[in-house]
Parts: sequence; structure tokens; C-alpha cells
Amino acid sequence: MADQNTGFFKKFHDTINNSVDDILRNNFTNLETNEKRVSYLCSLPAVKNYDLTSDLEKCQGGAAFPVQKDMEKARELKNEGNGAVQKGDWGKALQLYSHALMYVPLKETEEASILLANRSAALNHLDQHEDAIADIQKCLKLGYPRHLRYKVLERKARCLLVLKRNREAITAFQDTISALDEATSLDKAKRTKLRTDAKIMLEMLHKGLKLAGNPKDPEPLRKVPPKAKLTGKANVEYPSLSVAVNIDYDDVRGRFATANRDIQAGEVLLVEKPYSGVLLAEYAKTHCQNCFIPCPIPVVCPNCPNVIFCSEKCLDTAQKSYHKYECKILPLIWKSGCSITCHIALRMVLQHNKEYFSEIAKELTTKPPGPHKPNDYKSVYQLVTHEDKRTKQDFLHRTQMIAFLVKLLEICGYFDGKPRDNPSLEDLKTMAVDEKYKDDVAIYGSLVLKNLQLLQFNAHEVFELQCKKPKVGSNIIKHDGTSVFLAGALFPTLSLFNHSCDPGIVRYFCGPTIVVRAVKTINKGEEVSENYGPIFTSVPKDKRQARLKEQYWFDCSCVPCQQNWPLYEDMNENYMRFKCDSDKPCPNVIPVTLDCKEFMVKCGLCQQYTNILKGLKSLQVRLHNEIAVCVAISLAHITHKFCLRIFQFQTVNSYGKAISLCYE
Ligand SMILES: C[S@@+](CC[C@H](N)C(=O)[O-])C[C@H]1O[C@@H](n2cnc3c(N)ncnc32)[C@H](O)[C@@H]1O
Repeated sequence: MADQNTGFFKKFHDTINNSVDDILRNNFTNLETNEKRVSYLCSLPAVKNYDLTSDLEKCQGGAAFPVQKDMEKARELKNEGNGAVQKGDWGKALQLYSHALMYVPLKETEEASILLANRSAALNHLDQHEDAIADIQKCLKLGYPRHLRYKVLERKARCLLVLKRNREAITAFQDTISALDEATSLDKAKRTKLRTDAKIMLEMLHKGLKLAGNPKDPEPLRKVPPKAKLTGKANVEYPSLSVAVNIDYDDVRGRFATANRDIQAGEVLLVEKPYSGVLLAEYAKTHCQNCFIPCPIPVVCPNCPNVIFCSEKCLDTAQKSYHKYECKILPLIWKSGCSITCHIALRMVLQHNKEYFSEIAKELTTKPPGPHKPNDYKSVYQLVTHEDKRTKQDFLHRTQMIAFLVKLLEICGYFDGKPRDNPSLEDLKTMAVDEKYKDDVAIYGSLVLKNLQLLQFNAHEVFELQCKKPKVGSNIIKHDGTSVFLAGALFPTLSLFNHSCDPGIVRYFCGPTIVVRAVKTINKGEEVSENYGPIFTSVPKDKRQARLKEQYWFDCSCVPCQQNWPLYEDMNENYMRFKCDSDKPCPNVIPVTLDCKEFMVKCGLCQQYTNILKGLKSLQVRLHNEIAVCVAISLAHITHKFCLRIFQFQTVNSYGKAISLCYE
């Protein structure tokens, strides 16, 4: 849970561990609820007296604590941006102005407006005219100096011309002419020339419009991210799931997904937004904090220089829920070295206010009636935690983590119900939480502890597929794409799918939304399984089973495990393999050479004959389906920039081939 090499949490953890003697350990062991565990641990003198400040001061890297904007740094970056402009490097200038904007204090509106104006120039040069206009609107709202307004208004007019929004361009040129009256620092000759140019443009525009019969301007382009849709209707009980999938239960497997009709390869079976998701610290300045998409033209947080957003909408969503609290403590989370799982566990509380949890407290322990709502903590609370199988040491280790997270809840203002202005080093001189929050420590600390336990088995990684531009040529089947781990998230309905080493689905992402597609025909009644990591094609059975047992605490008995299917590297391309189909149950796989002329082949193990015609036919259908799925998925990939982990099926070349076809 804590990064072993970096961060101050390791030392805190070791100190507390060393201070817990047998008596304390025994007392802890006898505690039966998460509330009691958290309250007990947080009351230990070793925890309360722990002073975090010296550890924190040693962690120089990363974001600064206490959190504040930094005008000097903003100016430095702006100057570097101006330098890039002089060299004609508009891409670099765009980056530097955006970076500078992150550091401008809220009250410095004029500085922010100048940076936005500069960025609009870069965007204009990069032919991103819609974005340039958006920056100009913002810069005017922020009080861009009146004597300079003619510059941005003229730029806006020219951007509108490129976008063929001629009526709006007329207004912008008229505004430019009015603004030139205020351009006091401009010499007279230059002012006259600009006015004349604008007037010429106005004349031309009026004439053009008249000749064209005064058409309306085209609508501004709206960048609407593509939305994934389920194939067919949604399941009434689980609205993120297709109606083709049920959630069943048995005592060994718990809940799991099954097909309630034949499912074809390529069908979209689940589309789900995360209940909660956290971006890794290293992407905080390149990707949206709220929806994880890359942000070349970021919207910045008004209160901290640490995160960016793709839009005002994402900023607003984050500010109204978790970011108003997290804003001032993010550097502490990052510097602590705590894992992304700990951060999600905390976020799952911060994203709702205390009233929300008080209202639902009584309903938490029973299965919520009605549809399973992915944004409802009551559904999340029902996810597996395997609490009954946990060791006392495991509880102790996790509860120590909570002592730190509870302190964060206090200093960010969560217990007060309103964000604190500026938590400082002074707040970290002791890990003791004020006595007045005693009940809050128990209630919210225990929720974070519960979250940590359920995330262990239910969290998913969010990936971005980063592709180099594919080489174009004849017969290309090579596709260079790397899955990059961006964020961790909890998808409450997907979390009900069990594992198989030969899964029936793939997952990919549209922003933060996860999409699940079938990759093979799944017959009615069969389980719809996902994959938790180890695939039968590349990881030997004993390693797969050991990993699943260690991480997910179950014994895998999927078909490849039961039948001990071979790895790809052990398969010989010169023969096909058919499962022995004899009347006696026989686990053997019969190798058949490609030039075999017989259709009845003898099993070397049970000596019975198997008819391979049926197998050959199903292979043909399956290959055909998989190619179709590949094409569909590849198209989705190109348009949605989705993230996909393509499992290595035997027909892996067909995937590559399909993908390359899409690029040609
Ligand atoms: C993400 S949850 C899956 C849903 C879970 N079965 C439930 O009831 O909520 C992961 C847990 O499901 C169980 N599980 C997953 N795959 C399994 C399998 N193939 N066989 C048995 N249990 C499995 C394990 O207990 C695992 O820790």
C-alpha cells in the first residue's frame, strides 16, 4: 500500500509497528469492527505524538506544501513562453503559457488575462481557431488591459474569418475599430493603418454576405466526446449492463455474470462510469484530474497549481465534490508515498459530504433495493472485502494507513463540512486529531478502511493507449501501441464479473468510462468472465493460480486451468490441437498435422477416436468473428482514442492485421 522506496509513510509505519507491543497488539486483535480498530489505533500515544514535519521537509521533490500559487514562477514561465514565440516554436509557447497559468494567483486577473491572450496567439498560429477564440473570450472577461484590446479583438475577427463565421467576424472587426480609440500606446500611423485594414475587411465582408444572399453563420464546432453505447437495451436491475447479461450467485464464486441469451463477438456488454477514480500524480499536469483525458489546452484550478482540467465542466464537477478538499492536501498524499488505492479510498469519502453518509448510514449493511446504481455508495459498500478471511496483521497494517488518512480528513476541513483555507506544516506537528472530531474519526476512518479492503479486490487500472503513427506501406500488420497506466478507478458493476484465464471480454476506455465488449461467442447460460491479469497464453498455470490466490484470494478453476492448456510458445505452428472428444472423460489434447487427410483421429491417451470436422468448422467461425471484432474495436480505437488491452489469442495476427487495415 505504501511505496517502499519513496515517501514518508514508510517511516511512520515502521515507527508505529515498533511501538506496538504484544499487549497493544492483543488488544487490537480483539476488536471486532472497523470503527473500533480506527479509534483504538488513532488513540495510541505513538500515533498521536508523531511529528510529521521533519519527514515532510526532507521530501523536497514534487508539489510544494503548503499549497499556494506562485506569481514569480508564473512570470518565469511566461518569459520562457515569450522566448519560444521569438523562435517561432508555437507548440512550446502553448505549453509554457498553459503551465504559467497554473501558477497565477486568483486575484491576479490581469496577469491571467495577458497569459490567455498570449496563448490565443499560439493557438491561432497552430490553427486551433475555436480554442483561440475561447481564450480571447476568457481574457476579455478577466479584464485584459483596455489599451491592448484591439489586438485580441482583431485576432478574434481573423479566427472567425477562417471558420467562415462572417457575421460574427463583422462584429469583431467593428469592436476592433472601437478598441483602437483606446490604444493609447500605439503610434498614430500604426493605429490608422489597423483601422483602415479593419474597414477594408468590413467592406469586403458586407459585400460577400450580400452576394451570398446573407447566409447564417455556421454553428461553432462543439467538441463532444464520443459516447459508447450498449448493444441493445440495458438490464433493468443493473443499468450499466446489457440486457443480455445477468448477475448470478453461488456459494463458491459469489456473484458472477452470465449470458441470458447467445452473445455474439463484438457486442457491447457494459458501459460504466467510475464511482471514483484517481489520476496518478505523474499525469496531474498533462491529463484532466476529473476525466483523465489529455489536456493540451488546460483549464486550471483557481486555488492550486497542481492539477488541470479539460473543461470548465470537469473543473466544476471536481470543485463541487472532492477537489475542494483535496486541493490543499494533494502534495501530502503524493509525498507520503501512499498507493493510488489509498488515495481512491480517501477520495471515495471526500467526494460526498458528511450529510450524504449520515443519510445512508442505516441502509449500508443491507443490499439496497431497486436498480444497482454505480454512483451510489450503498451498492459500492456491498462489494467483496473478504473481511472474514483477513488476518489480524492485515487489519493492523491497513488501520495504520488510516491514521494518516484521517489526519488528512481533519486538516482539509472535511470534518467541519467546509474546506480549510490553508493547512500548513503547523497542522502536522502531531498526528493527533482534535478530540471534538472523535466520532468523525471512527465513522469516516472506518469508511476509508472499508474502502481500502474492497478496493483490494475490485479496483481497475485505467489505461491510455499511446500509439506511434503507424508506418504506412503494403502488407503492414505491425501495430505499435503501448498501454500506459494512468489512473485507478472503481467500477461497481464491472466489479461483479469473475475471472477466467481465457476471458470472454475486453475492456477499454472512453475518457473515464469503461466499455466492455464480447470477444467471442458466449452461449446462453455460460459465464461472462473478465480477466484479472494472468492469461493462459503467456503465464503457466501454476504461476497464474498462485498470483490469483495471492491477490484475489480464490482458487482458479477456469477451463484452461482445469485442462492445463499449453502456452503459445509451447505450441507448434505445424499442427493444430483438438480436445479429445471420446465418450470417456479424457483431458488430452490431440495434435493433428496440417496435411492430415483423416477426419477421425486417434487419441494417444485413451485410444478413442475423435471427429475433428466439428472442431474445424467452429475454428473457422471463431476466426471470422474475431476478425470482425478486431475491425470494430480498431475503429473504436481510432475514433475514441480508447485504451484497450488486447488479449493474446491464438489468432493474434488477425488482430494486428485488422488494426493495420483500419489505418490504411
Ligand atoms: C471483483 S470480485 C468479483 C465479484 C465477486 N464474486 C462478488 O461476489 O462480488 C473478485 C472476487 O470474486 C471471487 N472470484 C473471482 N473470480 C473467481 C473465480 N474464477 N472463481 C471463484 N471465485 C472468483 C474472488 O473471491 C475474488 O476475490
